[in-house]
Amino acid sequence: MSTATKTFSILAADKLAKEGLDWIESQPDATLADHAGIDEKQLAEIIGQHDAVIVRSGVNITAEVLRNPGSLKVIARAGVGVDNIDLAAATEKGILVVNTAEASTLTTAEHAFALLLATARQIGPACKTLAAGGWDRSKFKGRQLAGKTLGVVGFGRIGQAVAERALAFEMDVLAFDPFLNAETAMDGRVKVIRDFKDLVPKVDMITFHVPLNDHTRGMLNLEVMKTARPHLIVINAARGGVVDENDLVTALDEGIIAAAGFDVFTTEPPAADHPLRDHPKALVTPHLGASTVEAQQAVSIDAAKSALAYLRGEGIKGAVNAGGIRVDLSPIQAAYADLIDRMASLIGPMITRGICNVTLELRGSELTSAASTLERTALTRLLGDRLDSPVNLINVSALARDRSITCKTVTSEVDTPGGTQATLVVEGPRDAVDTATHPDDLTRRIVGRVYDDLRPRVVEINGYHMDMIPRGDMILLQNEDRPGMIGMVGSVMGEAGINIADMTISRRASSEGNVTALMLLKVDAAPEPKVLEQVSTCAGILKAAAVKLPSITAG
Ligand SMILES: NC(=O)C1=CN([C@@H]2O[C@H](COP(=O)(O)OP(=O)(O)OC[C@H]3O[C@@H](n4cnc5c(N)ncnc54)[C@H](O)[C@@H]3O)[C@@H](O)[C@H]2O)C=CC1
Ligand SMILES: O=C(O)C(=O)COP(=O)(O)O
Repeated sequence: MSTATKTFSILAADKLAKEGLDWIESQPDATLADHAGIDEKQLAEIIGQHDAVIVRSGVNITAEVLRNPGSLKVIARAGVGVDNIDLAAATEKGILVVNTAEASTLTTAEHAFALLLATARQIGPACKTLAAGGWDRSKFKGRQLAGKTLGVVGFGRIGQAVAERALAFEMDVLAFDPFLNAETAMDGRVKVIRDFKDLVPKVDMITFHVPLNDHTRGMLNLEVMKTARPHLIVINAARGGVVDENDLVTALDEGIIAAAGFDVFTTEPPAADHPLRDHPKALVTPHLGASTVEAQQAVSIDAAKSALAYLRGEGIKGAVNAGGIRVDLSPIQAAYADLIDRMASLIGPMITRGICNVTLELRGSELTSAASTLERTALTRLLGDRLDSPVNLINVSALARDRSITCKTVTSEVDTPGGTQATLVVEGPRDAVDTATHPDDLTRRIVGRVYDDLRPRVVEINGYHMDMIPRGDMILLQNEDRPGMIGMVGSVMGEAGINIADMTISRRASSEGNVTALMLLKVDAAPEPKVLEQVSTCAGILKAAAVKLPSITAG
C-alpha cells in the first residue's frame, strides 16, 4: 500500500453499509465525508471537493452534477446498474466510473426468484387478506414452478444465477441474450432463443436481467404481451422501463397476462397514485434486489476499495468507462509509459500540421497487456499539450474519436535484438500545405527503448539515430550539416546565459541526398522565447523548438 503522504477525500453520497465506511476511515490516506441522502443540487456544489464519490441508485450523477468536477477522479457505484450516472459526461471529464458487478449477483437473483415464487403463489394478496382478518383459501390458488418454462432475458451474471435456481426447481429454462452466441447454455440445460419475440409465446414465466438502454427500453410492450400465453407471469428486478409499465397495467387489467412481480420502476419512487403500487395482480417491492446484509456489506467494501485503489494508482477494478486502462503496471510497463510520455513530448513541438493518425508500435511480450494504457499515454500527451480542456487516460480516446483522429497500436511479441521497443508515429493531414517542413518530416516518428536499468532512451527521431536519455530542459535544432553550426549555436546560448549540459548530434541524408543534422541540447534552464527565435533565424537552422521534460530521479 502507498504511504499516507496524501489524503484522499471520499464522499459517500448514498446510503452505504457501515462496513465500507468503517474501512475508509481505517485507511491512513483517506477521509470520509458521509452525505447519504444529499440531493442533486447540493451534490453538484460539493462533489468537486472530493477525490471520489460512492453512490447506489438513490442519487443521480448527471452532467450538471459533473459540471465543475474539481478534484473528482472516480465515481464508484456500490452495485451494478450505472444508469443513474451520466457515463458520457464522466468520460468527457476524465472521471473513472467503476461498479461492484459481482458482489450482489446472488442476492439479486434470489430476490427475482422470491418475486417469482411469491407471485406464482399470490403471497402478497394472501398476506394482505389475512392481515385484514380474512381466511380466504380458495381465492389464492397458486401455480407450481416445477414443470413450467421460464424465459430468462439477459443471460449475464444475475440471469444465469436465476436460471440455476429455476433448474433446481425443475423448471425448463429458455434464455434470450443477443450477446450469447450459442445454441444452448449451462451444459445444454438451457436452450438459447435467438429472437426475443420468439421467446415470449413459449414461456409461462419471464424474468428480465438486462441493463436499461435504447435496445431494452420497453422491450416487453403491449404488442409483444399480446403474443404471450394468458397465464404469463412477468418479473422485473432489472430496471424500470424494460417492461412498459402503462402497457403492463393494461395487460393485467385485460387479462392478457396473469401477474407481475416488480422491484424496479421507471421513476423511483413511483408516484403515490402509480397503478402498480396497489394493483391486485402485482407484487411490488421498493428496489430491494440488492438489499441484503451480505450484499450491502460486500458492495460497500468493494466500492470503497476500488475507489481508493485507483486514487493510489494500484489498479482499476470494475471499470465501466475505462476499457483496457491499467494503472497497476509492471516495472517495465511503467518505464515504457514514462518513456512514451517523454517521446510524445519530444516530438510534440515538431508537429505543426495537426494530427490525423497516431500509431504506436510495441515490441516485446511484456508490453502487450499494457498496450491500451500505453497508447492512451501517448495520446494524452499529444492532445493534452494542444487542448484547453483536461485530457487524461480516461477521456483521451473519446476526445480523439470526436476529432476524427485515428489511433492504432500494433503489438508484436517478438523482441527486437536490442530488447523491447516503442515507436510512435504521428501523421498530419495529407493535404495540409506546410512549406516549412521537409517532405521527409511530414510523418513524425520517434523510437525509444528501456533497457535493464529501466531508464528511458530515445534511439531515433525521424531517421536521426542516437542514444539519448530524454530529461529536463531540452532544445531541438534541425540544421543543415555544415561547419560552424555547433559553434554558432553555442555562442547564441552563451550570450543568453544558457549553459549547455549535454549535446547529441545525429546526421541524416534526405531522399534527395541533402545531409541535415538534429542537435539535441540539454540545457540548465529553459530558453526565453526570444532566444529560441534568435537561434531559429541563424543561417542553416531549419527548425528550433524547446521542450521541458521531467527529471529522472535515478540519475
Ligand atoms: N433490482 C436490483 O436491486 C438490482 C438490479 N440489477 C440490475 O440487473 C441487471 C443485470 O445485472 P447483471 O446480471 O449483473 O449484468 P450483466 O452485465 O452480467 O448481464 C446483463 C446481460 O444482459 C445482456 N443484454 C444486453 N442487452 C440485451 C438485450 N437487448 N436483450 C437481452 N439481453 C441483453 C448482456 O449481454 C448481459 O449478458 C442490470 O440492469 C442491473 O442494473 C443489478 C443488481 C441489483
Ligand atoms: O446494483 C444495482 O444495479 C441495483 O439496482 C441495486 O440498487 P441499490 O444499490 O440497492 O440502490
